Amino acid sequence: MRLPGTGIPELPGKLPIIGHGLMFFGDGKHIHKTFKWLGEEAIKLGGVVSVNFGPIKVYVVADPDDSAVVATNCLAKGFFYDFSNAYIGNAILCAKLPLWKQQRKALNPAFKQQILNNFMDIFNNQGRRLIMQFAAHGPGSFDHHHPILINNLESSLQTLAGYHIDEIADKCDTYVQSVEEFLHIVSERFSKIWWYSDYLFSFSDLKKRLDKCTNIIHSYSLNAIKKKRLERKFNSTSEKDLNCRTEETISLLDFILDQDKSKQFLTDEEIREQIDVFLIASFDTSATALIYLLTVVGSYPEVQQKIYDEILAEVGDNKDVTKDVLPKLVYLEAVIKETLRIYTVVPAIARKTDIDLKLKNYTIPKGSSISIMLGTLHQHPQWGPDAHQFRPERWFTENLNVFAPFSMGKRNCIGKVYAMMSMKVLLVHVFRHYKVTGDISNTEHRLGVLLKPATGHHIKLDKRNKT
Ligand code: HEM
Repeated sequence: MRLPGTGIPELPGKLPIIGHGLMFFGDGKHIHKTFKWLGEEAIKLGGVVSVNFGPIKVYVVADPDDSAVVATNCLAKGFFYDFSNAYIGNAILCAKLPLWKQQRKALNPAFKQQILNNFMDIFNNQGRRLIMQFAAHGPGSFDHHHPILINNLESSLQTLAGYHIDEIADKCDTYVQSVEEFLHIVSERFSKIWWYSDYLFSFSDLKKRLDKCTNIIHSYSLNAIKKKRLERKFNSTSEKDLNCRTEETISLLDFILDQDKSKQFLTDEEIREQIDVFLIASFDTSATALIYLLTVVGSYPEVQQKIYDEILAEVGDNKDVTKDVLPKLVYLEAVIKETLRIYTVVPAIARKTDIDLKLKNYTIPKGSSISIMLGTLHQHPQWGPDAHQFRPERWFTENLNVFAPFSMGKRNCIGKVYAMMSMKVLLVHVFRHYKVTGDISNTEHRLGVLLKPATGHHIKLDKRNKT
């Protein structure tokens, strides 16, 4: 059926009042399958299809060119992000437009290469820690989900919130559980349209659970801010300019406090929101990508051999990874990209348009909500007949212009260089220490806010004999 006025096809099966809401009712596995199907339908129907989540109409865009147009022209976030409003609503990920522009301008310099390079020691230490965290599981196969999540959170708490590893080692479990609960509740609200009403939601058990887990999440960032403010008061060296600092690591929190030093316009609560967003946006995404990567590489011994050979040639068998060597790890980079292509950790994002938006076949009316299907773009026929196959070699031969695991346009992922650096360093340590065996073939997926393996991910590690 075509919508009057726009000509945009509407997904069949729409019911009065609830629209297509029932289609999204179910567990994460069901939501994953529905989203996959939705993206495929959009491609079949000319790149765009309209779906009704109760009263809210969303235009689902899966054509690569159209997606780039949406990402470039629509910088405001869609309704889905409002579910996090009370908790992180004013921070960069969810912020409304004028505020977001100021924040992005102020925070972009914190992700310059020069600043990111100062995290290399932490990334290397975390690589060595992961070897130990894996070793604690003993021989045989185990689910590597938990140690990788913990290790990535430790990295983020150091680089972004300015903690020292001794302050957080063995204290990350509660945070990980709270973030899992937070994301679970946000996706519950998305899939059950009666929870769209803030009023109804405020009486629910979910709301009580949300308050509880967000209090825990907040405590880590508030404590980091309190600690940093005290440190800065009593330690004059940490009051120096960013440019004058040499020895210590400059965390994102240091950067924000330095910027705010002269103006003093940010309250602890405002800084807290930013740190919360950066912690949540960084550790779970990168960890999930690594979890998929180890299983998939463990299923392809010839790919693993090439990674290993490259590591030995470029880094050696026990040196730390330096910033200069990172660009030389080209095969490892292709493997990371191929993993993010097939297992797109953030498979869909949502925007709003404040203009009538002209796409290839249709015009989306001003004021509409739009979802870009990043996961579908990565399986688009443009990738060729082997689009569903894991083949890192494609990154050396093909012109691949529909790749957007970190989104596209000005509101893309601010942490994408950080993510690539931290993942590369960690993987060098793992692959040169262990031979990994896995089996990706029967993996089922679930979709909450992120795509995750539904069945857990079991790998087996054999220590390499270094000669
Ligand atoms: C494999 C790892 C990662 C993936 C796949 C990923 C993916 C994404 C995507 C798709 C977006 C756009 C979200 C949207 O429009 O709703 C995004 C935004 C964002 N990401 Fe990442 N990300 C990763 C790692 C990181 C890291 C390491 C950090 C921080 C150090 C980070 C911080 C952020 C922030 C703050 C935003 C919001 C940017 C804005 O609105 O201006 N991400 N990320």
